[in-house]
Amino acid sequence: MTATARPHTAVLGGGVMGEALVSALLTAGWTADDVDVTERSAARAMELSGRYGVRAADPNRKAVKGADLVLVAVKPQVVPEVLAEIAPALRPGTLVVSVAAGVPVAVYEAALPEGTPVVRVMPNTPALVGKGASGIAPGSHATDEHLALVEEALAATGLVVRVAEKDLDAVTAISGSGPAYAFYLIDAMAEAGVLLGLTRDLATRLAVATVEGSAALAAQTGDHPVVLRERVSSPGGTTVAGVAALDAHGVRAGVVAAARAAYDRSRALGAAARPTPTAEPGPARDE
Ligand SMILES: NC(=O)C1=CN([C@@H]2O[C@H](COP(=O)(O)OP(=O)(O)OC[C@H]3O[C@@H](n4cnc5c(N)ncnc54)[C@H](O)[C@@H]3O)[C@@H](O)[C@H]2O)C=CC1
Ligand SMILES: O=C(O)[C@@H]1CCC=N1
Repeated sequence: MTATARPHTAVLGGGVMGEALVSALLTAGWTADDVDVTERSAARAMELSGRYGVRAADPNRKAVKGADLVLVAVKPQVVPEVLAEIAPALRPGTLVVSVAAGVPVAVYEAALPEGTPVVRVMPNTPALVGKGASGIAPGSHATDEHLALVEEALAATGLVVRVAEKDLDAVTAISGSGPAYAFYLIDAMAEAGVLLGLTRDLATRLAVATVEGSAALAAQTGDHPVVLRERVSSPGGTTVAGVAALDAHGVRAGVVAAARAAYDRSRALGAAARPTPTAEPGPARDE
């Protein structure tokens, strides 16, 4: 039986998320020969090619020349310069997928050759262990087949949901940035355990297992979080006392404020990436 051919793929930017994407592609059936990574840092490029066997020596423009799929994984502030660099070298029909927070599809479509299919993805770092959550949204030239290819590329990362582009800033605020809120909670719980006399190692293991187990229980039962919380809360017991203290300290309001701040920041990053009205869109391709 022959393996299904995968589109040749260039991952631009091999940082935290670029590496997660490379790892996911290789798990999803791409071979190391199918994947090029580009990196501004030569040391990081060597690290990635050593770890995954992928080619990581080419500049962005050279890497996209032979690619059917381009994954943009540089910081939002770097996206405009990378698009200007690759636009002349993109082959017609190459799908451009970006994980950059906030940067709207319109920015890619204005900078890339007319008709280039674009899909935006908002993943998160638990993708590294196959427990991620990603929202994906199509640009105006992306078809159902393009979305299906993105789903195939992300198959090893965890949950992948199709959303409208207008919802991606909210997805960023909840699941994109969300792991940091969960780690914040784990850290706070562990610290509290130390305060109450547990060793740090034990307190951390208990906090991690508790958050992991609670997420698994919510996912497997599908029960509302309030119902699950009620089941922990014996009348007059310890949990209601603890939850009342969370309320008194405004923790729920803090979570909402955190998500709102992340949402606003995502929108600001997007606004900063938009070209000035005088900029010339629609570059020609290299011949
Ligand atoms: N880290 C996360 O949890 C998530 C990140 N993202 C998005 O992923 C993108 C990358 O973020 P991270 O991986 O966290 O950042 P990072 O800083 O770890 O990685 C960015 C990488 O791009 C490289 N780079 C910079 N300029 C370059 C260029 N011109 N060509 C090629 N490589 C270049 C840097 O050397 C660096 O290794 C961002 O746009 C971010 O919004 C999206 C969802 C989650
Ligand atoms: O903090 C950031 O900007 C990126 C996007 C979502 C998670 N990390």
